[in-house]
Amino acid sequence: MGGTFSTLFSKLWSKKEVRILILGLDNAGKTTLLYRLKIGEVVTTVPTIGFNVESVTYKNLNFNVWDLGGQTSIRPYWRCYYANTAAVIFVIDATDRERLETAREELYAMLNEDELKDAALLVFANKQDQPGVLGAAEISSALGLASFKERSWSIVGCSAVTGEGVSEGMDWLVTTVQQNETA
Ligand SMILES: Nc1nc2c(ncn2[C@@H]2O[C@H](COP(=O)(O)OP(=O)(O)OP(=O)(O)O)[C@@H](O)[C@H]2O)c(=O)[nH]1
Ligand SMILES: [Mg+2]
Repeated sequence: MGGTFSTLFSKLWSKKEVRILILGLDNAGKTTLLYRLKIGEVVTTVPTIGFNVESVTYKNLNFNVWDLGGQTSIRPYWRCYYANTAAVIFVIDATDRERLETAREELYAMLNEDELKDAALLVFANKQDQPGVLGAAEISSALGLASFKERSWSIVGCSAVTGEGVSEGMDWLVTTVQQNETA
């Protein structure tokens, strides 16, 4: 088989895993989100030094999900994981107004990397179960997401603890990654 058909065939029938990165500042809720996706439960976390990686099946798609530590001193290592990434889930602690600007800077630095130029972006405005939290629209304008013209992106308010909003975001991600894979 050659050409288009074999490419399409391998895309449709291969069991290859789609690589997803979960990034964001320390304490955003990345590890909590990873294990909600993996086991559907809230786990007790400690700050991640290094990474956690899990295979997650969602809507018949197999994801290889990498959750990287977000502390200042380990953010420089994020770039070691960028190659072949289909999508980035960027988690924001939407109660942490003081560090929104830092989160914005890290987001832009990450998106400027050539290896991520085709990656889809899902922003989770996390901790929506907390009082006084900023909503997805407020986080979106603080991050300037509307300026992203070329990239597939979405923002969803969620709580990794209660689970609200998580499937809405993941549904968008699955649809978007599938469209990009067959494009
Ligand atoms: N109320 C509330 N707390 C949350 C939520 N998600 C995470 N947390 C809490 O926030 C704290 C940090 O969560 P982690 O998942 O460890 O954060 P992280 O982004 O992995 O942090 P690093 O590993 O340091 O980068 C923990 O106490 C979580 O229980 C949420 O949706 N709501
Ligand atoms: Mg963590």
